[in-house]
Amino acid sequence: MIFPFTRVKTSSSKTRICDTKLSSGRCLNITNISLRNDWSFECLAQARITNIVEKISFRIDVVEKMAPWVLSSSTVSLEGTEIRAKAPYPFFIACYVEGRPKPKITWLKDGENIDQIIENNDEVSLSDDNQILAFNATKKYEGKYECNVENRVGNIQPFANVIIEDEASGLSDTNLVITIVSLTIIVIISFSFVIILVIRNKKNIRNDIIQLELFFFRKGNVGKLNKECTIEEQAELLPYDNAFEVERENITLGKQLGSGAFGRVLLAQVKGLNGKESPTRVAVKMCKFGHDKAHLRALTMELKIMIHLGKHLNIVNLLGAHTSNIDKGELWILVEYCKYGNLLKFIQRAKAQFINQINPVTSEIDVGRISPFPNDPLSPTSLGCSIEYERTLNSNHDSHLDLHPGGSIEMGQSMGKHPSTTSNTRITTD
Ligand SMILES: Nc1ncnc2c1ncn2[C@@H]1O[C@H](COP(=O)(O)OP(=O)(O)OP(=O)(O)O)[C@@H](O)[C@H]1O
Repeated sequence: MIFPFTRVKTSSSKTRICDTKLSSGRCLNITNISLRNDWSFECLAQARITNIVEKISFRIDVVEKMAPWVLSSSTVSLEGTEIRAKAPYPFFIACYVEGRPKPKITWLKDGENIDQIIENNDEVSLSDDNQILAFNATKKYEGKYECNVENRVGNIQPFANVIIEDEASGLSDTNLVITIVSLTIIVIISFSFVIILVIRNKKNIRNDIIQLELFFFRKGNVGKLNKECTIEEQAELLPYDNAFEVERENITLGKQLGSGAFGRVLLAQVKGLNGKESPTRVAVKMCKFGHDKAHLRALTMELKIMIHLGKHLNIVNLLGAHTSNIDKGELWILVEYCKYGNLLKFIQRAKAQFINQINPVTSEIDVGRISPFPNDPLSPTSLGCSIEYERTLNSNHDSHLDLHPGGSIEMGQSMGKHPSTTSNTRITTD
């Protein structure tokens, strides 16, 4: 307390002069001290010249001395801990301790003072309070690290065994990545497998349905036919007759003859039809491109009705069918080819040459008649047409007429004579 040229006063008589060369002072020597808090002291100093008094107050807490102990936040312990560090990442060893008075900490590695390692080494550093030893992990720093802690009361040596994981262990990271990637791939494959199974299952169900439809197409369900309804209304219940099946390779498609509401008709040559060696000219009826199920269903019904009707002189007969690809929407109906095409159009074109050979009075047929009956309301004159009887007979001598329920009529080659028709002419419906 310490002002030059100053007289120092204390209120205690247990002081002694402790001047130095540059200061005057008094020291208070306290012995047999006991535990106590808040022990207040004042030190007064008076300048010799000015007599000004300066006062300094201070407080002392007397606490119990304690041997050092390790705090739980430390990474060392009295029993020893194990620290695993991965090269080349940083790691640290912490020796947090307490004690009264404050303990001094020194470090040993494998029994040797750490100072030799720290000296000129950037990879290792010690904190100012000596509590934290920090490293850049390399294999050479593996070993036992002791933290020697001591104060007046006692000393302890908590320690840690440091294991630096080498490159092989580092590889375990790579292995881990490989494992994760493999697992991910396995999961993706399994997931895809499940999706494929689901799709396949759905496909199978769809196939089952198609198979059922095919079965139904081939076998029909005759037992369910209702006599009260027309055959047209329940044509689906009729069976398919496999005797009509014609292989695809036996059919050579030609030009398009025409098209209807949902179908189109192509000229074709068919080998081996009705056991014939030479190809037969047929008309092939099929669905249009981009058709839907309803169109196919209608064509199927047409086929079944034709099979059900059987052959007849006055209709355009069914010659065969190609149904093996019906599950893919392909159904071909092979019918007799009518070389004059649509009957309605033909009649309209040829109405001037029409000769009615049915006597309007007796209703008798006169096949030899080449001029109209007198007063015949169906004569071309009555219909207001010019008549060219000779030309008519010559041009239509081997034609036949075909009449569809929907109104379309085809005209083509004759299959033979029929008593109820004019010489080589027949009118049919299907
Ligand atoms: N057997 C055949 N011989 C020659 N041409 C034909 C034959 N059948 C059909 N055609 C031609 O193809 C066209 C279409 O025939 P299709 O039977 O598909 O139609 P439609 O019966 O007139 O109509 P829808 O399909 O609506 O009943 C006919 O108008 C005709 O020109």
